[in-house]
Amino acid sequence: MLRDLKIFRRNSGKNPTNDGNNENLPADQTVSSASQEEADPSRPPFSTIQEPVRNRNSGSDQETYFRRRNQKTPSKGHTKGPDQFFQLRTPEKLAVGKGKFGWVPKSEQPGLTSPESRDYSLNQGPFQLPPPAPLIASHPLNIGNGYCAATPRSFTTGGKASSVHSGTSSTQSTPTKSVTKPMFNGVSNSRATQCGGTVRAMNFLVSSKGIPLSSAAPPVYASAEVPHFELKEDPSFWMDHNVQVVIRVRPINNMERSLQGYSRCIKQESAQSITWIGQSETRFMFDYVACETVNQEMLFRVAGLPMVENCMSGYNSCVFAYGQTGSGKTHTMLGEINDLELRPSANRGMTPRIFEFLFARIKAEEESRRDEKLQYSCKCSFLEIYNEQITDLLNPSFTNLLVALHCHWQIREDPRKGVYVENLTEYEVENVVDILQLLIQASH
Ligand SMILES: Nc1ncnc2c1ncn2[C@@H]1O[C@H](COP(=O)(O)OP(=O)(O)OP(=O)(O)O)[C@@H](O)[C@H]1O
Repeated sequence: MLRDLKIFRRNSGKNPTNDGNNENLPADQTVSSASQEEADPSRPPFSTIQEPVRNRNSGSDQETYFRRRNQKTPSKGHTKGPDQFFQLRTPEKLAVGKGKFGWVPKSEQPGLTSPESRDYSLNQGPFQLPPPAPLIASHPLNIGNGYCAATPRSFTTGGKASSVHSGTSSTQSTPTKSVTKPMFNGVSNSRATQCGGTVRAMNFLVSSKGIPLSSAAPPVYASAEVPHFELKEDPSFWMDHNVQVVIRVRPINNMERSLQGYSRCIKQESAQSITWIGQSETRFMFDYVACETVNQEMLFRVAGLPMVENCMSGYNSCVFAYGQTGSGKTHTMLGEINDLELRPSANRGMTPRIFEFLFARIKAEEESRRDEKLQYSCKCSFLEIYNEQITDLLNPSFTNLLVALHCHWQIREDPRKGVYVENLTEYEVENVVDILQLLIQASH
């Protein structure tokens, strides 16, 4: 996929987000501005942005613009989880080669027939809204994955009896660590287990408190149809809590279906909870649980858009994806990024959507404050933190692993700039295509 992306042109000057048809653009600039103004003044902004500097065009002391630093710190692990749980690995992963960051060209992904993998572009002009996400009948939910930054809300499970109990409602508090493993196969920490024809892929500990739900044996959730749960867009997503956890359930793939039919180990009951159907049922609560019928656009609106607004209000935003191999991290975070400029796919993921929206917001902000000659400067860097070593992925001298091992940079903290990595390569970026070009460059 990466090799095929010849369409990217740096600084083409064409902003794909400005034709008014893109669903990720702020529909009403006043709304966006309002949310910026409504930022809680009691929240001390991090020291990374809103630093007035001299206007680079006019040279006037009175004309300032805000220079924004982009201190993304994408990290990745080179190691995958243990491979003994073969059925958790998607066939795609075994069959095809991946880029440095595990991206697999769509054209090389056999067997996936979910609606997300369909080529919508045939019926789509540029920047059209994606077709409505159909209720998926043939792909029951199977594996949970999430882009998350914290432990889930407290959960409990009993012994033999099915139990569930919701504890603290804040993601900022760590749930109880005491664990009562269900009989036979318990949900283990960050470990997927295979038992009884169902795939278990929850990654969190469960605590020992619990209110029995039922003493009956847990049912096997094996329906072809899965319920759909709407996610509510909440503008205060990042305002109320510093950390939010979103779980996304991906559709079952062909291999899983052929191996285990529609058997699955989890069921969803709301847009905030998901239940592991084990020997003891265990319900997990999160800020959002996106069922498999939630599409990329909706996920962006729920989780990505508020992060951009958070940035525009002067705060740092960070998102990372966590989940076992094949659970959908790349799909969620990157998705289909072919032809972004001309025919953006409805299946493009969070990253392209976030930057489309960010640059649209910046443009709107600059236009609305033209009198002040406000200008934003966006710079992008791309680094890897692995084994406590930092590698500058945009450094031209980064040619092979040997070189990379010798390219170490220091993380420093500056009272004015905040946390930064010394000597990290930075590129000016003006649109989402610039960003993704660098992402691709860095991934080689
Ligand atoms: N929500 C989804 N809807 C449809 N297909 C999905 C969804 N999530 C993942 N997939 C598909 O599942 C397969 C595996 O997803 P993906 O490559 O994103 O996993 P990953 O977590 O990035 O794996 P790895 O850690 O091995 O790189 C891909 O073919 C992807 O298109």
